[in-house]
Amino acid sequence: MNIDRRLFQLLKEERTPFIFSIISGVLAAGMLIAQAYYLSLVIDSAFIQRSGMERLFLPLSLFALFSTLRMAFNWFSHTEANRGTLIIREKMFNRLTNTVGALGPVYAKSVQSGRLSTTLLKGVEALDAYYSQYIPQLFFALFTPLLIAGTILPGDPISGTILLLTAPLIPVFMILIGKSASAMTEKQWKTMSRMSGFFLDVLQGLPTLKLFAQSKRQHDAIEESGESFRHATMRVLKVAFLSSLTLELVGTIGMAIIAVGVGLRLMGGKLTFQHALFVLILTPDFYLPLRQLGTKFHAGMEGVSASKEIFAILDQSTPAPVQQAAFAVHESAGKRPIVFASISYTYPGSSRPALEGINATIPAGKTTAIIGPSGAGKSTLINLLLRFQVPSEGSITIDGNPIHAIPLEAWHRQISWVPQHPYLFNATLRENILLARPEASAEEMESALKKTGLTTFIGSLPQGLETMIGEEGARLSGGEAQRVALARAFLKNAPLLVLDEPTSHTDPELEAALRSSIQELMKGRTTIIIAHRLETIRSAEQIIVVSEGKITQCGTHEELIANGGFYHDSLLLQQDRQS
Ligand SMILES: Nc1ncnc2c1ncn2[C@@H]1O[C@H](COP(=O)(O)OP(=O)(O)OP(=O)(O)O)[C@@H](O)[C@H]1O
Repeated sequence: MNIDRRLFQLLKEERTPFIFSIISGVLAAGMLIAQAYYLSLVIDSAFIQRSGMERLFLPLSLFALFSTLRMAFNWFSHTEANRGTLIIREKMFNRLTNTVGALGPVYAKSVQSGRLSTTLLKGVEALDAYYSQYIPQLFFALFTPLLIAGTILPGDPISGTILLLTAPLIPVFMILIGKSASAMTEKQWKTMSRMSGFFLDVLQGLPTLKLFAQSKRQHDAIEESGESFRHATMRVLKVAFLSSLTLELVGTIGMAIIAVGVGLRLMGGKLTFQHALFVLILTPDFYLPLRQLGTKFHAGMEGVSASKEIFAILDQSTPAPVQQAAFAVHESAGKRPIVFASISYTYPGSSRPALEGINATIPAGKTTAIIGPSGAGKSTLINLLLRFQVPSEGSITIDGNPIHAIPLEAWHRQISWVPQHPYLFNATLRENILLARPEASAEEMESALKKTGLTTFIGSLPQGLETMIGEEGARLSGGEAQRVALARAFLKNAPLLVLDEPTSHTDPELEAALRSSIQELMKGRTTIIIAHRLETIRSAEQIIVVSEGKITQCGTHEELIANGGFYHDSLLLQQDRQS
């Protein structure tokens, strides 16, 4: 009956509002019976008994009272169901974002972002109909018909028996239709999330696609994907319409049989008018919750399908949270060397290790340049240090203590990270820079802007620091974005500095300005830099050469030049290019 075990578990955790909702719903059904009784009594007294107003006053007042109570109970029932659903939605959303956060940027990069955001937003939203409508209706469809049949049965056993015999047909049909409908809804949901992922991918890669004259082909692919989503939706809708038609039919036939039977017995004098009317008023309300269950079953099914993708994310194993700092990291960071011991790392699903047997010591307060050909494993090494990934083997220690024993936030507070393509949010320049340290003073901000050469640029903007910079910093040049990232690092003022040197700025003036900012930033910090430029490499106190996941050379510039190999060759290449 569309009851997912794990969704039901969540319901059990937050059961109070749902219990209130179901109790109120059942009380509303009780009020409905009383309302039907007094309505039949009023009509009987007024039109058959022809009683005066004074005898109608009490039943009319009671009818009005029960009608009001019924509305109040129904309102409370809906409110409680919605309250419970909001709690579950919030809980689910938090669990999901925490899991995606704990899985880190490497996981987020490995899945289609459109698909992930559809699951995070639309998937959680799809749970709404499941909890706020389908689950309460499941209970109403059980209790309300039982209550009504139990009321009718003693006074009119024939109608009561017909009700009890026809009612189970509705859930039986629902189960039969529901089986194929649930497979179709699942397919529809998968098609939609695949389409979202694909659409976002195409949108982000639009300039590339245009340049390769592939936009028409992708346009056709989007159209095809939209068409297959339309087909999947139409199939689901067809089944939903078919099932409501079947349920309506069973309900209508049941009501017709009862109406004919009641009419015959009324004419034969075996039933009083009031009782016949009472049964006829209640009969549609007997079938109503069962028919509504059919509609809500389809609404809830989307939530069940979405929950499969939600639980697939929640089931990913995340690194165990560290409860307490094993040592005072702030005292060691920047003052003690960082030691990589027998580090290996293999990406999930990959057969070849990206890093293997890495042993290196990063001296404190000095600069270590990491160089190597593309795909050598430089970024992976940095990602392990930033704890975006956990080594498959080996350990990274500082002052003899594994960095993985430090709570993640405490570790990240010790590091300033300037990636090659810094991420800038669609917010103001001020907000983007303050991200590094929201509590920074105006003077500290001023100094960070000065050190990164941003003061003149910001002065030229009509709105200065309050300028919105667009999605992914769309309104900034690559060099300006790099300066914003450096300004963040100056503000953060962390003892460890991790840099991925930009390769794309060919303007020598800008390059010199950026380098002087970077050098200022490096002063007195333990710096690890993925270096590409000769000058940066040469000025480093230690150079580590990585190739095919292993460290092939390590030493100072002079030592490596003397040894020959990759370092010597690549250096010659750069010198050739520059001459
Ligand atoms: N998410 C991933 N899943 C599987 N393999 C990956 C993933 N990221 C990187 N790799 C592989 O791991 C190896 C090391 O990649 P890494 O990005 O660390 O190299 P790199 O030296 O930083 O290269 P570049 O200088 O081009 O950025 C490469 O063979 C790469 O194909």
